[in-house]
Amino acid sequence: MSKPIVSVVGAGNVGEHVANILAINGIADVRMFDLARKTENKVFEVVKGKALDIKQMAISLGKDVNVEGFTVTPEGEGYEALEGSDIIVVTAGFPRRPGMSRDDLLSKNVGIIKVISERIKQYAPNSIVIVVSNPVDVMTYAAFKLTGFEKNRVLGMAGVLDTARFKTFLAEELNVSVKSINAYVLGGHGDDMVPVLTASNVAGIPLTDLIEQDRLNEIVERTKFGGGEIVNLMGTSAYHAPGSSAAYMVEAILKDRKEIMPCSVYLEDDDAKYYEADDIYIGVPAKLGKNGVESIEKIPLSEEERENWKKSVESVKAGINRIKELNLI
Ligand SMILES: NC(=O)c1ccc[n+]([C@@H]2O[C@H](COP(=O)([O-])OP(=O)(O)OC[C@H]3O[C@@H](n4cnc5c(N)ncnc54)[C@H](O)[C@@H]3O)[C@@H](O)[C@H]2O)c1
Ligand SMILES: O=C(O)C[C@H](O)C(=O)O
Repeated sequence: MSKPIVSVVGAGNVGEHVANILAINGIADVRMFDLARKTENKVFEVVKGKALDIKQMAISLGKDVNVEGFTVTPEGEGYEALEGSDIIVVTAGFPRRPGMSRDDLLSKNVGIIKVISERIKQYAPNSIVIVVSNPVDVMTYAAFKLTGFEKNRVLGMAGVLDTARFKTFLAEELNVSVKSINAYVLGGHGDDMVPVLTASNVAGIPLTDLIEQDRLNEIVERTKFGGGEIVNLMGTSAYHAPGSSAAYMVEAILKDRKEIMPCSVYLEDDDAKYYEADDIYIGVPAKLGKNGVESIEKIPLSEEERENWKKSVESVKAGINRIKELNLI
């Protein structure tokens, strides 16, 4: 039986881990796209090598999946094989280095997203697009505008990752399984992200009843700077948890799971009114199923959380205004 097709554009650290997990889980055939790597004497088609290697890895685990690599150019040549993709995960672009913020990547990465979005529109007009490239809320907004797709078919990955970090620290602190933890990190994927304590609990018991306030504040701060912690340790940004988080979203859509998870989604109308943010991509709980984003949930926020939320909205808005000023969308 033929499998769904998931394309991964940008087969660097994150992209290859997305491909890796999808192939190991055997749930989709994977097409990977990336630039050639040029040295003085030779041009390497690294993406084709990575695809072959990942396919052989899956086969070694008894999985019948197809994984193919395609070399593309920065100008947008080589994307024909996007045709037929059910989902496209966009992981192309520069990662940050120590000392940088995600927003420092904005002007370089938006040009990359522009070319890729145009090719997605051309070759895979019915696909669902999950953007990972940073600053992710702004890049997802750009992909939404540039593809012209309906809002349910363009979303960004961040909240699943930020929430996984929060849950990691809570599970360690309380010595409980992650399965007993309900937690949400919402807002933009930046230093202003909002771990929502009022909606987070362990077996229904509020975190504030389980952890001293000062210690809880430390955990919240560590979560908010969780990406930076890894950048400072590795010299580049995380890719195992980001790869698995994006793959988790892909699987929820392919399997029509109707699972609610925090995703960067487009807010307008009723949702914009509730979240006090219009014409923006930002992290809120969203139900994922075969149509992509099937609904947006209105999570209750305390007064303090709403104030923090507003700050996060302002940060994302500033990024969106910057790309508007660059006349790229
Ligand atoms: N949203 C999140 O939570 C999250 C998490 C981790 C990383 N990221 C972001 O994902 C992006 C990728 O991170 P990474 O660690 O994989 O970086 P990486 O440098 O390892 O990989 C990026 C890949 O993109 C490719 N690329 C660059 N320009 C391209 C173009 N014009 N067309 C096609 N491919 C192109 C590069 O060749 C490279 O292989 C970064 O922007 C990073 O900040 C986001
Ligand atoms: O921290 C980064 O720059 C990458 C990513 O956004 C992350 O949170 O790991």
